[in-house]
Amino acid sequence: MNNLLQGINLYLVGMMGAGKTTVGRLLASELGYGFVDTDEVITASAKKSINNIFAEEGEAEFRKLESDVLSQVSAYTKLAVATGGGIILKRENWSYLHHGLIVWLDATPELLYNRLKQDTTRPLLQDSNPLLKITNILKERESLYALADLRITLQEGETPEEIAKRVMNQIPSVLKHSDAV
Ligand SMILES: Nc1ncnc2c1ncn2[C@@H]1O[C@H](COP(=O)(O)OP(=O)(O)OP(=O)(O)O)[C@@H](O)[C@H]1O
Ligand SMILES: O=C(O)C1=C[C@@H](O)[C@@H](O)[C@H](O)C1
Ligand SMILES: [Mg+2]
Repeated sequence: MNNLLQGINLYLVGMMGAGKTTVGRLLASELGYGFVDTDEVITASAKKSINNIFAEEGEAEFRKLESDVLSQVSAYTKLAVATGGGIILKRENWSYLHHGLIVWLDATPELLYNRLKQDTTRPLLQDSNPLLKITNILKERESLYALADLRITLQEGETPEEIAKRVMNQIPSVLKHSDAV
């Protein structure tokens, strides 16, 4: 195991399409950590897609499942956790996130839109104007994402590997426990 985080979990937060799942897998491998994606745990256990959970049970039920999964995941150590984009919405979730190091992958609405414009798997973006929807959701959530320990502002054209490397390089500057450096 890479000793950088001394076993504490790394939580990736950010908007849909920011690359939490993609970059999270790479970070897990760099850190010698396990990888968990809360969206994947929810869909595997519900045996339904996120679209179907939203359509059949509603967003509130999805958020409840998401909190349950986060509370279970946070009982483990040595994990890189890709969260769902809305995990920051509930106050109770922050008590779990704060057990680890929280990294915000911050991207502009245009970058997110370009990545997701062909994608039909994000129910909140099934809208006649997805770019405006992304812009509005980001506005509502920005102050919550900003509570993360580390903000990584994504550059257009940057590869997932480059982003993971940037996260690894910046972790020492924000470690909570000085004895963990
Ligand atoms: N650095 C990158 N450059 C180009 N494409 C990327 C990059 N990172 C991720 N992608 C692509 O963007 C899309 C969204 O990425 P990903 O699923 O990792 O986002 P996410 O933050 O996990 O989104 P969600 O919150 O919806 O789960 C995927 O198709 C992925 O392959
Ligand atoms: O930003 C959001 O609210 C979401 C992001 C995805 O990760 C999924 O959790 C779901 O599509 C909702
Ligand atoms: Mg994801």
